[in-house]
Amino acid sequence: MEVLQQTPPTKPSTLRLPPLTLSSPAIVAEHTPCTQHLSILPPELACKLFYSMVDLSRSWTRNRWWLFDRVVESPHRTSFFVRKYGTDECWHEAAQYWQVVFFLYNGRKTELPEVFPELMEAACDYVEKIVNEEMSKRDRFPLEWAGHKPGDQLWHANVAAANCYEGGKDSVGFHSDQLTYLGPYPTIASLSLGTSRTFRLREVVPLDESNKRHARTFNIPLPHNSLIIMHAATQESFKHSIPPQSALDLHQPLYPHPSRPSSPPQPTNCRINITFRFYRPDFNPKSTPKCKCGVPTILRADMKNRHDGRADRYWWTCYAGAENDGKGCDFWQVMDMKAECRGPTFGLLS
Ligand SMILES: O=C(O)CCC(=O)C(=O)O
Ligand SMILES: [Fe+2]
Repeated sequence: MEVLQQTPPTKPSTLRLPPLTLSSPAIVAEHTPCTQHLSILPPELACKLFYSMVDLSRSWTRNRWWLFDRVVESPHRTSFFVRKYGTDECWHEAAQYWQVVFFLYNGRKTELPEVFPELMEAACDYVEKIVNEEMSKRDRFPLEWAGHKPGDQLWHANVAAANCYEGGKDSVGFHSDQLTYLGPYPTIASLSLGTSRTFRLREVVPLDESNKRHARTFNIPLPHNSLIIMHAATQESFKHSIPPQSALDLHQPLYPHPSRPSSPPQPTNCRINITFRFYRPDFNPKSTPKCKCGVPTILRADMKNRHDGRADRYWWTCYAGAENDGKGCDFWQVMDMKAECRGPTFGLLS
């Protein structure tokens, strides 16, 4: 007698898609909330800025923090700059962010802030122009900053974080950028100089969609003198990383080093990244809630509970563990724009 075996009922099958390399700006824009812009600086400025940042990076440090019960060190060197404006008022405003950020990262409070070097300032003008053009083509999210003066550009950079990756082992793991001073839905402009590396993006799939689809990994090659704009909602819905690479194409600079004009340019395995950021006045350090340890908290989006493509909840959590032998507290507070008197934002204006 033939026995018919019944196939057991299966879970709805969700397709696991392989990583996808996004090899042109059009494909980046199709799959991610980012845009890519190639050859954005005049070639000589890009080359000079690369050399000057590599020289400066000799004194940059690897961030260290506590993770559970051990100290971890970031696998690349990093530094932080504030922008000096025409008026002292803006300068002081930017400096207070720096004090807190530098203290958190380096445990020292007394050193003077680094200001944008001249070449970084020149590059920033090009970056701001592109960012504002791109932003004008996109809808704004309700919680985005809308406090710019009438006639002023929508986005400007007032700080920059710089990273140096020397060789294929230097990297940064998957993360989304802390929103503590950026506030919700920030726009971050990330300039790549030197050796090309891969920028990896992966969406955090909301809980209520996790049985329907898997996150896909996207790899974006970052050539010298290119810009990735992480538009609003990137930090709320994606994590990003620069993975280690077993093989690198060395970068061949076009021009000799300005201090060695007669020596031919040498190939290099260094990548410089500068992320230009706008720290929001309504998220200034004085407004950051402190946890039970008495340490300023950090702001994160509730990435797992997004609805209609939007994060609608953010929370302040203890960060003391990162600098205090790994010992923090259980402080957790939902961010309340109204009660915390934040804004103006696009949503609250309309
Ligand atoms: O090097 C990069 O392109 C990314 C750096 C980064 O993610 C960061 O500084 O937060
Ligand atoms: Fe980042």
